[in-house]
Amino acid sequence: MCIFRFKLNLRFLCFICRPTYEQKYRSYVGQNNIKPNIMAPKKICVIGSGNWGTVIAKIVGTTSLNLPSEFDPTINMWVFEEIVDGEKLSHIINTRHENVKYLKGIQLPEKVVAVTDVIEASAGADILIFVLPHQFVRGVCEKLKGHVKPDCVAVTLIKGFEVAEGGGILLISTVISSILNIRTAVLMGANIANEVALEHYCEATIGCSDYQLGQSLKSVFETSYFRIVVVEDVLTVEVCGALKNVVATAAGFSDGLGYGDNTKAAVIRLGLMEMIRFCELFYPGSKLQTFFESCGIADLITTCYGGRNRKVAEAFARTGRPLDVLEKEILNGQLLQGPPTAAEVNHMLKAKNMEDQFPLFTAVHKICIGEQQVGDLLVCLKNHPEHK
Ligand SMILES: NC(=O)c1ccc[n+]([C@@H]2O[C@H](COP(=O)([O-])OP(=O)(O)OC[C@H]3O[C@@H](n4cnc5c(N)ncnc54)[C@H](O)[C@@H]3O)[C@@H](O)[C@H]2O)c1
Ligand SMILES: O=P(O)(O)OC[C@H](O)CO
Repeated sequence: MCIFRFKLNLRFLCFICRPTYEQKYRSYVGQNNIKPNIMAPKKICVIGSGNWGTVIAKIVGTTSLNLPSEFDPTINMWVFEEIVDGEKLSHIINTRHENVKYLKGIQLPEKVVAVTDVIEASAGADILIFVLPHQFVRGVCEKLKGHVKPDCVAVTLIKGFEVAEGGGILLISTVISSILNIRTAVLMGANIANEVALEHYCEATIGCSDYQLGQSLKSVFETSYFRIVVVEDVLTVEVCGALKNVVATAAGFSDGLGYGDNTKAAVIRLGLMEMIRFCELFYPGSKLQTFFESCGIADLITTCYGGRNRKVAEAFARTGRPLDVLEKEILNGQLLQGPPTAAEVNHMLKAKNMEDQFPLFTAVHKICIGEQQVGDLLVCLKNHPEHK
């Protein structure tokens, strides 16, 4: 009994006196005789602090804590500054360690530091994690141009495209790597941010053409509840992430029109067929196998049931009120990626005279911009070329 008590007290004492992260890091460096300028720990910067951005900062703030020899003790998170209840969001994050606007109720590791100047946030970074709404990525990259280390690696978690001159579209990874002249990998998956924040089990896919680099990146993101598979088929991973938001918008329309799970399953199936065809046509070499990773079918399912695009599209179909008004009312500053992505996809399909080969993608865009009625979605499903 006495020994048991002694052990308990000892445990309690150890818990109270446990070293801080900084102390652990310094002691590790000391014991292993690591000279910082010879084996400098890698610096990670998260560019974005929305709903998913904040969750990712929490994850890398934890994984890097467990690998003190490999990572710098601080993770900078770039915050697009705003005032929340009279206080700067960056100040709230740095004092309360909570992003009260975009991820309420979730505690962030103290090593995650909010920085409002993107150049300062990313100074000296070895790994730049891009996770912001796709509308803003070019502007942020233009600011960073000339300020990132040449051997820095980017990972984009952003779902969407950019319209290119001449009728085409660009992948977000291409925008990042061409402006900053750095290697860019992608991470996509069935990852509704609020669920990942609660550490509910889920999976993700890293697309990286360099195996070794892919494995290193996996160690940055992977936890026991966030398991990652690395594949080399980078383009398909990224395209799946972007296109699933268009299908999710259709799923929301279907829900708002009052249809049930069978109709939604048809939306998911026909949407998936269009995603596969889109990759075959525009990204030759893309592998069907990649659609069976988390970035493919799994993300399509989760987003068509639990995502923000589905939710706002449902309200739109039910009420007939404008999408942008509903987005503001329902999402409190978070942003939809489905309607702009449908417009980007349509920009290319229209230029190539291929709208009729992708009727679901086309219908979503036309409904979003008011060229078609939401009920026309059913006409599109019933007459889809997949039935011929
Ligand atoms: N939220 C999710 O569940 C989730 C999951 C996986 C992937 N994603 C993807 O991650 C990306 C980022 O999503 P999110 O959920 O972190 O963002 P979000 O939808 O929460 O977007 C809000 C963010 O945009 C910022 N912002 C607003 N105006 C800006 C401007 N002018 N310039 C720069 N930033 C501005 C806000 O400060 C805020 O940080 C998206 O492409 C999304 O599709 C999201
Ligand atoms: O909430 P959505 O619709 O932006 O989707 C969130 C994620 O992309 C799901 O993986």
